[in-house]
Amino acid sequence: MNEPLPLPRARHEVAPGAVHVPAWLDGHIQRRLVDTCRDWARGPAPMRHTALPGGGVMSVQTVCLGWHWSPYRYTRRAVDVDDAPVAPLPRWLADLGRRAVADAYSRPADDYEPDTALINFYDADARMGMHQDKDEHVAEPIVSLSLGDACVFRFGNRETRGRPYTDIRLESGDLFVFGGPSRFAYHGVPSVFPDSCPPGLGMTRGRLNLTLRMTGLPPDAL
Ligand SMILES: O=C(O)CCC(=O)C(=O)O
Ligand SMILES: [Fe+2]
Repeated sequence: MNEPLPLPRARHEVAPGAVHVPAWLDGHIQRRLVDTCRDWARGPAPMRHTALPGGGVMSVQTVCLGWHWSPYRYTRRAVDVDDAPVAPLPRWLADLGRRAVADAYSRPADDYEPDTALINFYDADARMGMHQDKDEHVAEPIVSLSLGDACVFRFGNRETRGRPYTDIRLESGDLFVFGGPSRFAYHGVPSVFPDSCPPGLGMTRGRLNLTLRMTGLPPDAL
């Protein structure tokens, strides 16, 4: 008898170039990612609340791989933490990002080479205001993976922080890719649903989000 074919994952195009793929990561890879994020959070440059130029700090905590992001640039050292060299972005994570783009857009994505990952941790009170990801020097898609508690992800437009926008519930294991005409859309996380983390994940509270990006910076740039 033939093996049953895997069911194609549902894809929802929220806006042109912005695709939500629910339950894209299976439980095994989710657990592996949670464990690995815990290691990355310890450093060399530990996870921290990013300080903003206006004097505030972000409620979200972040650690970076490949390139370190601080407002509003990428550097090879964690210049606003402890100046440690940023940990490398592992090959398997870049490969996962390539598969994400291919699955979201149903096309090969061999040329998608993410060179940075931002790992965000949200406790129950953390939020991320509406913003554009625009510190990259190329307009390749952003790949976003969610783990742990569910959240409201607000996906807006390219012109303003306000309406029109679409609110989407992102659950543990979901993929969201935004590129093409949606690459510079405003987006944010207005709320996290406490205690919505699935059991068996190795985390009991909070939400992790990984975004994979192409900076467009030459590898030897400072
Ligand atoms: O947590 C999320 O889902 C979004 C994160 C984000 O927009 C960012 O890190 O720039
Ligand atoms: Fe963002």
